[in-house]
Amino acid sequence: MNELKLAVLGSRGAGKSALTVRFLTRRFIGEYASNSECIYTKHFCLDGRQMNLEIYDPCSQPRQGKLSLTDELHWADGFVIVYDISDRASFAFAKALLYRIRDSHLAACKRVVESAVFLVGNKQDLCHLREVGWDEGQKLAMDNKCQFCELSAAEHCQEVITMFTKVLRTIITNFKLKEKRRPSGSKSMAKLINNMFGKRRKSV
Ligand SMILES: Nc1nc2c(ncn2[C@@H]2O[C@H](COP(=O)(O)OP(=O)(O)OP(=O)(O)O)[C@@H](O)[C@H]2O)c(=O)[nH]1
Repeated sequence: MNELKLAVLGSRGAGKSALTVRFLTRRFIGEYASNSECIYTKHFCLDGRQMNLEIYDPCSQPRQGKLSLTDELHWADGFVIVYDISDRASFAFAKALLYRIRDSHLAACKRVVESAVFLVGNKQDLCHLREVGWDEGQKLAMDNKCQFCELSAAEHCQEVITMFTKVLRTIITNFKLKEKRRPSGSKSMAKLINNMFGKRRKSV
């Protein structure tokens, strides 16, 4: 059984809860409690594998001040970073979140998990009030090596499901890559013995 942990981050009102609830229940409710943080759990099957998924939906984070994110960075296997296309300040906040995640990956040399981040421009139905261009979102995602889409939690059920599914698949791929890169104990010991004694025998 795979345990996957996903954090949905972004500024106040960007639509973190709307996206999460849409994915988990297929429904758009309209108003969501914003004063409490939630960890939703869901048991589901992806590509024939059973998964236990936890999604962290925090209450609003401060727009000012230093972003710590230390707990989230330790906890999560992947991130959905949400901004509202009709709110430029939310885009600036999403940018700061991406930089913080990138810096922590660079510090830990965690190259394989870098791409388990999805940047989402939400509220595409409000494009008449648009303050952030599609190309700006796309460029920010490319600069930070993450996936990107614009959608509307209010109107696009299938797009929301597809976005979450993509980021979960990326997490699973990263798990597999990590497994491959870590040699098994007996194999690496055999290699070590072979290197030592093999070389010695040659020199006699
Ligand atoms: N028009 C439109 N409104 C949306 C969309 N997604 C969310 N909203 C609305 O935006 C408001 C904020 O949505 P939430 O999901 O509570 O946002 P949040 O990021 O969880 O907000 P906090 O919990 O305060 O951090 C609500 O009134 C939602 O109905 C969308 O795609 N289109």
